[in-house]
Amino acid sequence: MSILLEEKQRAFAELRDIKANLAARGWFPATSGNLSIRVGGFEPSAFTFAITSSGRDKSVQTPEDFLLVNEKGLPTEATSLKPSAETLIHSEIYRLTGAGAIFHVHTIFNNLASELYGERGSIPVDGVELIKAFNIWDEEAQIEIPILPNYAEIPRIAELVEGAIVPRIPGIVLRKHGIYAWGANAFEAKRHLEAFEFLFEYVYRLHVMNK
Ligand SMILES: CSC[C@@H](O)[C@@H](O)C(=O)COP(=O)(O)O
Ligand SMILES: [Zn+2]
Repeated sequence: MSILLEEKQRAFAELRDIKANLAARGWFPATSGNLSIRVGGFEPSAFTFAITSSGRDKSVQTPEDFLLVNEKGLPTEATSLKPSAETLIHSEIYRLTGAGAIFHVHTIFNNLASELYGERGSIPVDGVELIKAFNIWDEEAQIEIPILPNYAEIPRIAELVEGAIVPRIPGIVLRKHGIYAWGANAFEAKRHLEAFEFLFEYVYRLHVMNK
């Protein structure tokens, strides 16, 4: 078996598991969300990743759930499947960060937090222990999670990603849309995603509590 085929099968299997796990939490309402894992080698100008197909019910598992695309977001193999409508955002994050996995979900709390701090352009989080999930170990660390506008045209969003990425924060929020969280591999991207979602709920509830 070729190395790429082996890697593809491993990536699809990992995506299947993470998809089932996040679906069980209700993190893919109404077919929203998309997931990707990089396969094979990586150069900022040439890479391949496995990504969810567009518009599918991500709470069910089918043989049509994933496909391989290149750094331009184009399928690398003959297929009738359409890559996620948001593939270009994944490409841009891979190009800029060298990440190994990117997970995108829409939740009530990431939408609320993004709207609460939409005008500020970032969501501040102050001294919460779970910031350590991002490998930030300072006592009472303060972080700002970047927010981008939710333009209808994905290329318009993709071109803003470079200016929005904060090196120590492995995520970007689209306003009233959802979070993209990434990591060196699927394990790390999931840990980051869970930490972000915990922090969004904390930020929102703290705001309500202090009102
Ligand atoms: C059905 S609403 C969600 C979509 O507009 C989009 O934001 C999304 O996350 C899923 O798109 P997809 O093309 O299935 O990857
Ligand atoms: Zn989305």
